[in-house]
Amino acid sequence: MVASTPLTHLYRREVELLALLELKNVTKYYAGPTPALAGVSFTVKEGEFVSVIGPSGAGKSTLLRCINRMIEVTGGEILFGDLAVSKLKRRDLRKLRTGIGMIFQHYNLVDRLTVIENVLHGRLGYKSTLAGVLGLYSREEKMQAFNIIKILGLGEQVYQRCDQLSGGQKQRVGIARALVQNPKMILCDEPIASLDPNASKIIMDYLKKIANGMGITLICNLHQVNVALAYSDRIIGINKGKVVYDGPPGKLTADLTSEIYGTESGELIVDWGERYAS
Ligand SMILES: Nc1ncnc2c1ncn2[C@@H]1O[C@H](COP(=O)(O)OP(=O)(O)OP(=O)(O)O)[C@@H](O)[C@H]1O
Repeated sequence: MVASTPLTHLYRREVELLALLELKNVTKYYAGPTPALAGVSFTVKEGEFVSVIGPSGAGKSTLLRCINRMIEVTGGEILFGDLAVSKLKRRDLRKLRTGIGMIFQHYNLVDRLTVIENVLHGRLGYKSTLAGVLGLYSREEKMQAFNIIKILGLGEQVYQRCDQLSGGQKQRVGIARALVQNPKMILCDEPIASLDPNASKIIMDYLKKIANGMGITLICNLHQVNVALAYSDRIIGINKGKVVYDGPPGKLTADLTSEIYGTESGELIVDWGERYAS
């Protein structure tokens, strides 16, 4: 028998960490004959920062909504850890949803509630309906929420109502709410589409730290190619429901970008010189 050395231990861990999410030939039809997703397959590793880019209507939001089963796939298979997403019954669906945080373009906060109340909503998936309705959170949950809010630079806004916050601050509340779930993965649907460049940079910097520092997998739908180039470990380009690029930012050329964006590529402004800036 071979003795277990620290090195083999590390290696095994790396092997174990390989795949968190796997899509196998996923298709999605809404009404009508044209698929929103047409045979999408890829695998995402733990801690990977993946950006999904593509023109309007390419299927980016549909893809995210299929992954956490906000909508049903028409065909194919999605595996998240040991869960077969499309076959989950109610109890395991809850397990899936607590394991996957969501960040939205329009934040999806309850504006009249405070920052801490909104952030604690991230714990609802772990609670009975009654405890959730009564807003019963443990001391540990409140401490964790406070700590995350502080890490996201909102220590002074903890008791402020969310309708008094800037867009960038609201999105940081959205990130905090996703983090208190202790998710394995966070899906971000256009997280910076409503923000100015300064706030966008702050949000993207936090997202990068969450993926590469905390080991939480991030899949991020983005409209801005430059941002995807600067922040992602990997870019998936989709057009008309099909994956037309899947690789590192460094290999995404202007020609490949035109292929992803098709007829919309003429409207793209990409500063290729800034691809490694962050
Ligand atoms: N609920 C729905 N019912 C019917 N068709 C839909 C629905 N949601 C999306 N679609 C269609 O599916 C296709 C993919 O849409 P989706 O919103 O996933 O694209 P997207 O890449 O996220 O676009 P955008 O960047 O504009 O948000 C589009 O043709 C869209 O019209």
